[in-house]
Amino acid sequence: MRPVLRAEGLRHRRGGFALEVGSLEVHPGEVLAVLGPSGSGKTTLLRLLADLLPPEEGRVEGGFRVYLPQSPPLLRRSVLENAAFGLRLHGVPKGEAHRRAKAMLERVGLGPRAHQAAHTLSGGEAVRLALARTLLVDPEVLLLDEPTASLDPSHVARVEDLLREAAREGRGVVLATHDLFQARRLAGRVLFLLQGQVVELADAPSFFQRPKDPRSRAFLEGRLF
Ligand SMILES: Nc1ncnc2c1ncn2[C@@H]1O[C@H](COP(=O)(O)OP(=O)(O)OP(=O)(O)O)[C@@H](O)[C@H]1O
Repeated sequence: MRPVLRAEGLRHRRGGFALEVGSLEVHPGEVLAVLGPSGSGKTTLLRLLADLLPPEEGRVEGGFRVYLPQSPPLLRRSVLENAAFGLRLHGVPKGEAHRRAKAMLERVGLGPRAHQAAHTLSGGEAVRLALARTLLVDPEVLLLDEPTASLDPSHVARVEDLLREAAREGRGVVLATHDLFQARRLAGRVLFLLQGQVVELADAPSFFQRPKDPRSRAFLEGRLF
């Protein structure tokens, strides 16, 4: 199956930090969890994969990619206008954009909030709005930076359902997360980063049950910071 994203020989340096990723492919319908302690380079990798940072060496190829930062910026407008914003940027006429945005808001459970000011949404609702806005522009790859950090379990579950659905639609999902339970629930594969280096890129069950590298084991047991 043709990958939706391929990276080869990536290298990026910033100050004293260097990230190196040899070879990485993401396939349609796959959820790849990017794990690693704080400062290991997860955000840097996602931004490189989204073409938001230039690699010093190597290249990234793939379909239409959208990066969602941990706190996605929302316009000080209604929920509906925020949802429709990406479509409007792509030149979709207002009536059509609002019709499609309304349907997507229903899908993410925000239909009743369409005319509320976006900045009054709860954290979990704001993440679902950002996902709605993203899904409306139909990306082949979603690059998500800790989308459920600081959400309560019911909001986490709703966001995870949306991510599963996005993968079922054939999108590639790359998910940076500190939540190992979430990675177990969602991911088919895991990329484990430490100080900018890939320690393991493995099927999720193998990584969680039989990590090959002692550093992976230490990380999973909470002995690595
Ligand atoms: N703008 C910047 N200038 C210099 N160094 C930076 C910059 N942004 C990040 N770094 C450094 O790059 C390294 C990797 O940061 P990155 O944000 O990618 O890690 P992370 O794994 O996403 O961390 P966290 O889990 O805390 O979000 C860190 O050492 C960080 O201090």
